[in-house]
Amino acid sequence: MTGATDSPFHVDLRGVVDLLSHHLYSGPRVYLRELLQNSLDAVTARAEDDPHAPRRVRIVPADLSPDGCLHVEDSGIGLDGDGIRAVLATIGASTKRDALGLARESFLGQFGIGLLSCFLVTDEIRVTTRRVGTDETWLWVGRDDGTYSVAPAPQPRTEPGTDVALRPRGSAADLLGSDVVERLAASYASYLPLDLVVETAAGPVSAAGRRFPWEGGGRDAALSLGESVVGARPLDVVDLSDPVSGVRGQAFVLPHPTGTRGGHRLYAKRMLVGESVPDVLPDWAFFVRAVLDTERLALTASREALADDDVLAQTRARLGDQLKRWLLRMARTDRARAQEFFAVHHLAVKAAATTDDEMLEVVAELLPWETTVGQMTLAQFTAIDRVITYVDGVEDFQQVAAIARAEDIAVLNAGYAYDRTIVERWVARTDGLEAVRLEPEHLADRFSDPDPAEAAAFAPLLDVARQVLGRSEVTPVVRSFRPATMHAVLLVGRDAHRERDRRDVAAAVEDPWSAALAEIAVPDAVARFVLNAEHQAVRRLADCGDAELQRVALEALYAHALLAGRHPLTPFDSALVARALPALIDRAVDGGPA
Ligand SMILES: Nc1ncnc2c1ncn2[C@@H]1O[C@H](COP(=O)(O)OP(=O)(O)OP(=O)(O)O)[C@@H](O)[C@H]1O
Repeated sequence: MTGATDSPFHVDLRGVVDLLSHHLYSGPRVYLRELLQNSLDAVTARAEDDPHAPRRVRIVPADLSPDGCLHVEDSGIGLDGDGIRAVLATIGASTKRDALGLARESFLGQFGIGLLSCFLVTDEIRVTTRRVGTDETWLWVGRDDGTYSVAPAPQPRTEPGTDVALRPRGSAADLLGSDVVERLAASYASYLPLDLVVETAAGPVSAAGRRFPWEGGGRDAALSLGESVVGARPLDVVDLSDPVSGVRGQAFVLPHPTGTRGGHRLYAKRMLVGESVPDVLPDWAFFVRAVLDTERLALTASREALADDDVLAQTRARLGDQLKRWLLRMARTDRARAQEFFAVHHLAVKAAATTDDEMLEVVAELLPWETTVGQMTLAQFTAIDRVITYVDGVEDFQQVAAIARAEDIAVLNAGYAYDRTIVERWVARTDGLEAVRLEPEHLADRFSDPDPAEAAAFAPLLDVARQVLGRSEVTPVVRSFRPATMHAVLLVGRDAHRERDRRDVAAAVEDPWSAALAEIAVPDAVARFVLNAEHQAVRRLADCGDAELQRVALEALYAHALLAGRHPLTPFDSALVARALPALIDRAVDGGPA
């Protein structure tokens, strides 16, 4: 090999400046945040040597300043001539890293590029600065073509500190004007430990120095912050803190349902990062919006998002634990509030439980389910019976509820969104549990058969029932079941429902479609009209020997069973329902039609 020499890359400065200033940030308004952050860091650096030094920052919007430039002026540590050349004239250089190149905790900045964001709103940045302990004032002028100049300032500063002046680029005049500047300062800087004033047409306005509600503000302060974030009074406030990442804050429980996973308002070292920052809480925590301040979580270079690292993942998990503990504690100690919470958020909580194991536990322990033995949680239900018998349709539950209650069969209504998945996941995670889906028509299998003598007595009635239901594909049977006050029940399973629909369609369409539909008949589709052998009137009907009375009564019982079970009506059913009641009335009034 011949000796090749290493050469540095050539850098197209205009391209780099353009990239860093125009493409790193989501929008031009960040210029003010970067300037405020530099002022805060400069004030902090000065305070390290002189704790009593002023912490003043003054913003003069462009439309209110005599020279037409926006000014951000601070009483910070300032720069001397060497400092200017070392940091302002070198892209990526920063005084805020230690000897090892690591970001120093007391400062917000670290990358050495923030000032370039000013090129989003101006063509030229003018920095007039005087270092503490020196009496020289320097003027540095940086331009967006990647050139700069540095010289003694024509107007020396009387005090140490720095003034940054931006002349608005035509299209950015509004962004440097008083309306926007006042608003931006309030949103970025409200909680900064600064003596910050913004000049307005009505005089100077103080824009920083506020305390977060969790710094001794009490519940009312928290609720009103929550209200401003959520847009309505939150259901509750949950304190969050994670000493490892220096996160403190509060989560506000939304008073309305939400299907979206919104982000959270995040501050870093009290400076606003964003109004809707994702990933700081687990995905399932969509029922809260949080306001958080972090000391140590790493931000991306744009400072608008969190760096996606292990520290963030661990912090998210620990904050998630705190939310879950709140949920559990509330459910155990404050039933009324828990009910209010689940009334609003049950769907979202269930959705989360279909993928998140911990939310699954929360749901199993806290969410009340409808069962035939009363309202209870999944955990309570499985404490009664290790086999979860459930129906997975709300209509199915209506069909079986009265009978299951009377027969003392514990059946869970898993007919709403996500229920079945939750039951299956809960069973899969818990040793010794089993889940059995109850098809309503199989409920008849659990009823007892009448004894042979009784069966014989019911045979003629069953013959009439078969004639009545002839074209409906519903099979009449006689069983003994409770409640004994129930004459009859129609039990239709899912397959049978489909089969009934199919037959309807087949009856309505021309061949060869009806032949094709007949081909796909569901083999085990069963719908059973179960007459209750325990019921006195049914017994008397079986014994009466009057086939016409039996027909009229059976049609009425079938119509009643259809309506009581809220079954969808086929054309056959509708016709039967339409004639059953008048026929019964005729029969009652004059013993039968004329
Ligand atoms: N108001 C100021 N007072 C004193 N020094 C300043 C001021 N503004 C900027 N500087 C100096 O200029 C350097 C570069 O500033 P710049 O905003 O570009 O980057 P940074 O703040 O160091 O890091 P980041 O890119 O993370 O913001 C700073 O490290 C600091 O030394």
